[in-house]
Amino acid sequence: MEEKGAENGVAAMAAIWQGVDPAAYLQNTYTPPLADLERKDNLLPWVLACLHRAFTEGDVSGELLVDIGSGPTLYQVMSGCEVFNKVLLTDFLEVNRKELKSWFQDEGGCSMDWTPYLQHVCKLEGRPPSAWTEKAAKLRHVIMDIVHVDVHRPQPVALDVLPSAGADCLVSCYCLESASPDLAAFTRALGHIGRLLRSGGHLLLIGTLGMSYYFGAPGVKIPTVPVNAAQVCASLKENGYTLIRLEVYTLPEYMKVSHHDASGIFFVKAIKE
Ligand SMILES: C[S@@+](CC[C@H](N)C(=O)[O-])C[C@H]1O[C@@H](n2cnc3c(N)ncnc32)[C@H](O)[C@@H]1O
Repeated sequence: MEEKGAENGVAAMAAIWQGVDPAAYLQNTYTPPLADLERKDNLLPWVLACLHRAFTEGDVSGELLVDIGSGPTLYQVMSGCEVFNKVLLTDFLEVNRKELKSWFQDEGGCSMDWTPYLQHVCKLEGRPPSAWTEKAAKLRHVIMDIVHVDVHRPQPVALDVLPSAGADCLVSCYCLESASPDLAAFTRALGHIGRLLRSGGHLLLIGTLGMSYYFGAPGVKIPTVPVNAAQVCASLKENGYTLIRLEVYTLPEYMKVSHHDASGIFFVKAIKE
């Protein structure tokens, strides 16, 4: 009975997600006021700095980086592509995978120009912004594939996609809390994606705090799990991750816009036992 309820919750979420439009999502989420590279107090420079630091501290290494629930975005692998020779992008929705493929194939038709993001990450790396063309080429070179993922399945990606030892590092941004109907499903999903990671591999997890909804497109209201930092830590522990660092960004008033009700963002660096 309980299992059936959980399945229904997950199925209801999957149905809502089908209405999401990548162009609207990018416009809402990755342009000012939510994303503003010109403002030092903005979320986006904070996120890019967290990722840059995590990937350059020296403890994260290996061959394969997997991004879980990439959506139509690329900022989350712009630091990691300098460390890993292979990067696998994944998303639940065909429309998002198509958006990523348009960028990957570099034939135009993308909803988003990632140049300012690439330039910003180059600056974090101590390179001139003009090095963005090299970074874009590097990213295209290391992306090995863009595949379907479902974090609610015990085996989230097709069996033949990953080496049997698993990935060396997982990154996942704003996926688990926005794809899960409740905290129990969030925790289970964290366990499912952990099966893709080798022992001793790192997890870099970014998510919203206290968010109960956001709009994925005009009129498409997505209910989300309003987690707090203590719940995230408990879910990590339950799934055999050891926390290295948790950082919290509190959303300033100007970022509290009508298409979401988040109070903050968390960044986690953890290691799988
Ligand atoms: C809020 S978006 C985040 C996208 C991107 N990572 C970012 O940082 O903007 C959440 C993503 O989760 C994906 N998603 C929804 N249901 C999912 C599921 N069951 N398994 C994996 N991903 C799912 C959506 O397609 C969407 O791209």
